[in-house]
Amino acid sequence: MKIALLGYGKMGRIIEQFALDRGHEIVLKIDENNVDQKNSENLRLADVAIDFSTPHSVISNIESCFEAGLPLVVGTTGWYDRIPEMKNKCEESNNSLLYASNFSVGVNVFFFVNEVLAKIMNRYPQYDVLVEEIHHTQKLDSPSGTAITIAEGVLDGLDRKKEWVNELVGNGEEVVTKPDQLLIESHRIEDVPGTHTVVYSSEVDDIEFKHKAHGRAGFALGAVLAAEWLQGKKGFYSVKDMFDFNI
Ligand SMILES: NC(=O)C1=CN([C@@H]2O[C@H](COP(=O)(O)OP(=O)(O)OC[C@H]3O[C@@H](n4cnc5c(N)ncnc54)[C@H](O)[C@@H]3O)[C@@H](O)[C@H]2O)C=CC1
Ligand SMILES: O=C(O)C1=N[C@H](C(=O)O)C[C@H](O)C1
Repeated sequence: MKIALLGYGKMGRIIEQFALDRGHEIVLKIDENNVDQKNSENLRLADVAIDFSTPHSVISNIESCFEAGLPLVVGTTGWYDRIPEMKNKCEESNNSLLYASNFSVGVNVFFFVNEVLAKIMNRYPQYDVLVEEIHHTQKLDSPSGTAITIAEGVLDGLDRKKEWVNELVGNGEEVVTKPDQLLIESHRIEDVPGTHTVVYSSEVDDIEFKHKAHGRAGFALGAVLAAEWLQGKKGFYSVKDMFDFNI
């Protein structure tokens, strides 16, 4: 495949390596210094675009790919309030987009088991629950996209929680949660690629369910596999459509 990389930072560079290893070609690289080259003529040189840019630029990148008729894989987080609108635009214009808050196999297994665990915990009201995420200090969005997906999984399964709220620890604002609110606690620590934990706590014990990324390789390989999976498909997909964990 011929790939256009939208965003050529920490993730874009690792994705390039995995794509080349798998026999693909990079035909366009866009970052904040050459956004003027992101036009339909250049985008149409590619078979697929992979966006790991910024919450601020991702919507414009999606719209440029739709205009060019270019299938798009989106790993960028921090835009999920616009999903319904982008889904409509994608379907109306007969385009294809696949997005994921996290492309790693391990996290997607985690998402599945997290939903099962939340349903089990309906039977045990003595446990409260919180989601904790830790990322590097350059991260622009909080909570992480992965933590939002995890929180949505808990809210889907656990009847006593109705909405999530976020506290960015250390920014001076402590959040007081109501019993039906699920706290997502965000921590920013130098060089941490991504750690997510769901903690159920009772008076007598804690249950901790944790995923810890050792680096960015799992995210990057997953994004290239998603671009391969998207070839020949039309419509708006999430990474859930790629995996089948049903047992
Ligand atoms: N879904 C997943 O599996 C993962 C998602 N991410 C997400 O990917 C995004 C990027 O992460 P990193 O690579 O760590 O960030 P980074 O800050 O290292 O790279 C961002 C890149 O976007 C570029 N950029 C800025 N404005 C742009 C524009 N208008 N058009 C195109 N590119 C533009 C910057 O120049 C830079 O090259 C973040 O939203 C992060 O949360 C990160 C890791 C895994
Ligand atoms: O910004 C990052 O680095 C990451 N972002 C994604 C997120 O917001 O969940 C995925 C991963 O945790 C790394």
